[in-house]
Amino acid sequence: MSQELNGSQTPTNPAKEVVNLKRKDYLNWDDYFMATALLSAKRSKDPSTQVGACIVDTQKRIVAIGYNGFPRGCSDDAFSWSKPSDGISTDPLEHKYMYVVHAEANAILNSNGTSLVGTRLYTTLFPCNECAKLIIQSGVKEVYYMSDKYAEKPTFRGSKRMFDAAGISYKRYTPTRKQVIINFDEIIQEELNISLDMKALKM
Ligand SMILES: Nc1ccn([C@H]2C[C@H](O)[C@@H](COP(=O)(O)O)O2)c(=O)n1
Repeated sequence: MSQELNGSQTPTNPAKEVVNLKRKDYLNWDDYFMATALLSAKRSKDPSTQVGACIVDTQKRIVAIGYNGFPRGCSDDAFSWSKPSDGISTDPLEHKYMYVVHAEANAILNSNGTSLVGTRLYTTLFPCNECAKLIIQSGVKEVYYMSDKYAEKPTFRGSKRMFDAAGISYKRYTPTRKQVIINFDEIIQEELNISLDMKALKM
C-alpha cells in the first residue's frame, strides 16, 4: 500500500538512503554459465580436447551439465584415449572416437527428463553434427560456444546447416572478463585466519 504524504513531508527515495555494499565484480550470467561449462570440461580425461557443456532454462537455472567421457561401465583403464594421428594404433577399436560421449550429448542425457524446450546451451567447443541432431530434437533454442576450432570439418559444417534449417541460433561467446579464479588455498587460508582471530579475541 502506498503511503500518503501530508503537507510538511517531502517524498523520499528509499533506495537513496541505503548504503549499497553490493559487490561490483560479481560474475554476470553468461560468464557464469560459460565458466560452469569450462569447469565441467576439467573433469574430462581426454588428453587432447576437454569439452564442457551447460544447459540453462529461460529462468536462468542450470538444468544440465556434461563433459566428454566414456559411457558408464567403460573404464578409462580398459578403453583407450588414443586417436589415429598419435600413431599408437591403426585399429579404430583402439581409438577414443569409437566410444566417447560428447559433452553436449552428456549434458542432454544428464538433464534427467527435464524439458529442454527453449533452453540455451553453453559449450566450450562448437557441436558436431551428431550432437546438433540431439540439440535440435531436445528443443534447445540457442547455442553459445567458445571455440570453433574444427569449423572447416564437414561434421561441423553439417551442424551449422542443420541449426540454420531448424532455426537454432548459434553465437561465439565473448567473455566480459579475462579470468575466473578459484583459489582453494586462499579460501582455506581465509578460514584459518578467521579462526586464529577468534582465538586471539577469546584470550
Ligand atoms: N563439440 C564437441 C566436439 C568434440 N567433443 C569431444 C570428442 C573428443 O573427446 C574430443 C575431440 O578430440 P580431438 O579430435 O580434438 O582430439 O572432444 C565434444 O565433446 N564436443
